Formats: sequence, structure tokens, C-alpha cells
Amino acid sequence: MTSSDLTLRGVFARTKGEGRAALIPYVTAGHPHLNDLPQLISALNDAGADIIEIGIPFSDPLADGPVLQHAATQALNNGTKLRDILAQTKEISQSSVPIVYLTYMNPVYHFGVRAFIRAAAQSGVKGLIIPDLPWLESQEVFHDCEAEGISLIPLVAPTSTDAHIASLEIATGFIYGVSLTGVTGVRQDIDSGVESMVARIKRFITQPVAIGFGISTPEHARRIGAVADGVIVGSALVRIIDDAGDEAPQAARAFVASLREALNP
Ligand SMILES: O=P(O)(O)OC[C@@H](O)[C@@H](O)c1c[nH]c2ccccc12
Repeated sequence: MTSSDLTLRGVFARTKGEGRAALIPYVTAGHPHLNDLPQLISALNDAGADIIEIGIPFSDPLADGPVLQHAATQALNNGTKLRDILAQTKEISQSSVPIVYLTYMNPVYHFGVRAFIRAAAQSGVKGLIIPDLPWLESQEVFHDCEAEGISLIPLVAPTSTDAHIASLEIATGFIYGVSLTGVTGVRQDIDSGVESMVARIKRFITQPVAIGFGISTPEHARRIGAVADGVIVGSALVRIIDDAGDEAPQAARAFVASLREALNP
């Protein structure tokens, strides 16, 4: 069995067996150059990523901070199209750990909701994160995803109610715990409430919980990995890719390997 055959749940079962949290790096498709995605995904695989999040660039990414906004703008200026990302993903997914898309609702509507979910499934995508789709309004998308074998991944924020958290037990992939009230971005410190938020989520549901937002260093990853089932790193990686120029794949590989090292038991 190759890693591409693993389900999201299978990944978490394996990492749990290894006594560590799963590492989930994020990159924006079409950034820094239109066709960089295959090389970057290959670097993240080499570095020991367990799941990879690919961001679909969008012009108005309301949950994103400056690093990811800039990456999305650059990707759109490069002429990145959803259809091309899907085609690239299809090529990549067979030799990669499971891939999850991060997209806002607008590009999905534009493509057609059903058509998009089907195309994503055919490209080998295992999960979808849609930050501006409220869980309460996601029934149709949820069912279309289930029908295509894709997990819709719900978000939990520090402000989420216990009732909201309890309603997520039907999710089939993992729960995305947002570490803070704010936008994505590189940060100095991890919010002091993260540990108790993970504990609160686990009181209500059995799903694996991955934490993202602001995890920027191996030290942060180690701390989050001690309480959560997965660690998601976006802006810090994208900033390194930005700064590295032609050396982006090597720089990405080295950084993600250092995060992975920090998660080893
Ligand atoms: O960039 P950060 O702070 O490391 O956070 C993860 C994040 O990049 C990724 O999961 C993500 C990118 N855009 C988002 C929008 C909403 C929720 C999550 C995301």
C-alpha cells in the first residue's frame, strides 16, 4: 500500500501508533510561480509530511493574514486557475500523502458545487476545508462530499459553543481547531488557551483534532503536538518559500523536516 491509499483517518491511526502528532503543512497553489506545486509537494513528502493542505487562491481570503493574502494575490496574478490546480493535483496525488484542499466558497460556487466536489475526488483529494462555509449551512456540501468519498473538515474556534463541538461527531476526517481568534499568520507565541481548547473538544467528540493558526517554529509544533493529533503550519512555511527564491523546494524541505523532527517521540 502506498501512502496515497491512506484515508485521513488512516493517517491519524498510524501517527497515533507511532506516538506522535501528524504534520500537516500548507502551501498556496500557483505560488510563487504558476507551476511550482508538483515540486513543492514532492519536497513536503520527502520532509515527512503526513497530510498536505493545498490552498486554492482567492481574491478575498477573509480568514488569511498578510503572508497568505500576498501568496494568493501572487498566485492569481500568475494566472492560476482552479481547473489547472485540479489537473496538477491528479498528477501529484498518486505519489503523495493524502491531500486536502483549503478553499473559500466563492471559487467552489463559480465552478459548480457538485462538479467541484466530483472533480476534486477524481483528482485524489481526500478532504475539504471551507472556512467561510458555516457548519450549520453545510449539509448539502457535506452529503455531496460523503457521496464522493471526501471528508468535509469542520473548524472549531475558541469561541465555538459546546453544542457546536458536539454536533461535529459526524465528521469523517478530522476536526480543525483554530488556535486563536484572528487570522492566519506567523506568530511569536502560541495562544495560552490552546491546551484547554483541545481538552474541551475531546470532551465532546472522538475525532482526531489538528490545530492550526500561528504555529511557526519546531518548538511551537512540539508543544501543540503534545496535546493535539495534528499540527498545521501555513504562513511560516509560505514565508520561507517566499524568502528562498529559486531555492524554495530545498528551503521548504528543510523547514518541514525540522517540524517533523520536533514531533518525533
Ligand atoms: O498560516 P497559519 O497561521 O500557519 O495557519 C494555517 C493555515 O495557513 C491554513 O490551514 C489556512 C490557510 N488559509 C486558511 C483559512 C482559514 C483556515 C485555515 C487556513
